[in-house]
Order: sequence, then structure tokens, then C-alpha cells
Amino acid sequence: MRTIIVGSRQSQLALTQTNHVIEALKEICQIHNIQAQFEIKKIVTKGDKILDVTLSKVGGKGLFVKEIEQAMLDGEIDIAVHSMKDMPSDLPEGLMIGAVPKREDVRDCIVSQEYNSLFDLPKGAVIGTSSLRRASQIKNYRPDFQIKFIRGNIGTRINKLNDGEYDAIVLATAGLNRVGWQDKITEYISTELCIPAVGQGALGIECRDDDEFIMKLLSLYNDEKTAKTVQAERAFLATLNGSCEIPVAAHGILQKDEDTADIQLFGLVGSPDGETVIKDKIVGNDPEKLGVQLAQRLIDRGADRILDEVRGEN
Ligand SMILES: NCc1[nH]cc(CCC(=O)O)c1CC(=O)O
Repeated sequence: MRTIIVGSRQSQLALTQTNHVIEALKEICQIHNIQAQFEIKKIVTKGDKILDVTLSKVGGKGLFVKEIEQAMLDGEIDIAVHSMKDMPSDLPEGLMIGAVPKREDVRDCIVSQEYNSLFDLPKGAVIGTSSLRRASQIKNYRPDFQIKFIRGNIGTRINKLNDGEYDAIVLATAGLNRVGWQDKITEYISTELCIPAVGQGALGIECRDDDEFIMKLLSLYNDEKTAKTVQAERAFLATLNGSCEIPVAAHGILQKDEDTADIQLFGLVGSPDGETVIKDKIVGNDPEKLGVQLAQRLIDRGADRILDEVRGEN
């Protein structure tokens, strides 16, 4: 009997996701007669300790992932569940994403006490988000809105909304669904109005690339369709050098049901003030190539200039 140690951050979302994945893996073990048991090991990351500054100012998404990866390389844990959205483009030598399970709701949503939709919000409304991607697209839709940065886990953000600091906040639907708070959602934002973050709504299970037992188990949990579309989105982000939080969005959709289906990939780079938004769409079969080509098209149209400016400010 193999004991698989699962590393997890302590937040409600992280622990809920980890438990959900463990339940799914247990089921797979049962079906395939694999002998394994699971234990959770909690890890506090640097990103959990620094909560009062914009993520992009303190070193970006990697903050949440680095310590967990070190624990995996050191053999203290065997696997870890991440939001694909929080995964940097490059993984450390020796680690891999062993499974990308089926993606759930990819959309952003708003939560508001007083108003029923983005459209209904009054002129000059204060919108809480710490994502430059959301800020750019929402300001592009409604230039009168004021963006006010907000950080902390989902519970903290909703408390700040209830304190009256914001007229509405923007969150990932998947995160609210996973912690069982879907009833707090005021409005789902269409992916046309706000293209989601690369990997949003998808999980990734990371493991060591020499652990055959776990690689085999995770391959049974992988969802080929989700993996393909997320791969295209990640290739897009990597080509734009998207290592830290920048105003970049991408969403891959499989056009048909067969495994050979074409991927439709939407991508966007926007200025944080929403004044300039460059977006395009590409269709094809090779996820890696699609991501690179779409990014190149946006670069040809000036995406690099926007990104250089944002990076300069940080
Ligand atoms: N930025 C943090 C983060 N990372 C993953 C999710 C939600 C779950 C997901 O998108 O997979 C969230 C919260 C949010 O953006 O509202």
C-alpha cells in the first residue's frame, strides 16, 4: 500500500480543492484496483503571508507555488493540487503536471449587495479586483467605473464587500463554486465581455517526473480536452513572457466533441485603464502552435508595448 502525501495551502479554497481531488483519486484507485492511501500536509507559502500589496509587486503568481514545489522536490510531499491559473509557465526541473482534470465554469462573476448586474451599476461605481486583466476589460466595457484593488482569500474579499468598501467585486466562478458559495454570485460575466485568465477554472495536479506509480495514477485522472485547451492558453501566456500577473487573458474552446476537434483560442492583452484592448481569435489543432501564433499576432499589433509599460510600473 502506497501512502501518497498531498501538499496543500491552508486556505479554504485550497483545502476544499485538495479534498475534492483526493476523493476523485480514491475512486480511480478503487476502479483500477490500485493500492493507495492519502494524507494531507499543510504548507504556508510566501503569498499567504503577504496580503496587503498587489500580487504583481511582490513577485507574482509563483509565490503560492514555490514552497510547495520545494517540498515536493525534497520528498516531503508527493503531489499538490494547484489552480492552473496560479501555475507559472515553467515548471522546475524534475516536476510535471501529471493531470489536468475536467474544467468547470471558466467565467468570472460579480458579487454585489445592492446591484443586480454590471449593467445596473451606477456611474462611477467602485469595483473590487486585484487582477489587471479584469480591470482592463471591465474598464473597457464601462470607462466610468473606478477600480479599487482588493486582496485576500475569497472570504476576506466578500467581507470587504459587505463592509461597503466596494459596489461590486469580481471573482472566479470556479472558486466560489468549489467552496459552496454559488448562491452569493450576483451575475456571471460572459467570456466575450471578460475573457478569463489562462487556466481559470481548471486544476493541475503536480508530481515528480520520476514517480511512475503516481504518474500512472494521475494519467487516469487527466481530461484530454481540458488539458489541450489549457495547453494552448499557457503557450499563449508563455510567448508573451507571462510569468507574473499581467493584463493577459486567454480562453480555449474545443469546437466539436471528438478528440480530434479543432481548438478555438481567444486571446487578449489590455492596458490596465481599459483604454487599449488588443484581442484576436485563432482556430487550429496544435495547442502549442496556436498559443504561440496568437501571441505573435497580438505582439505584431502592439501587445508588447502595453506589457512593457505594465512591467515598468511594477
Ligand atoms: N487569483 C487567485 C485564484 N486562483 C484560482 C482562483 C479561483 C479558481 C480558479 O480559477 O480555478 C482564484 C480566486 C479568484 O480569482 O477569484
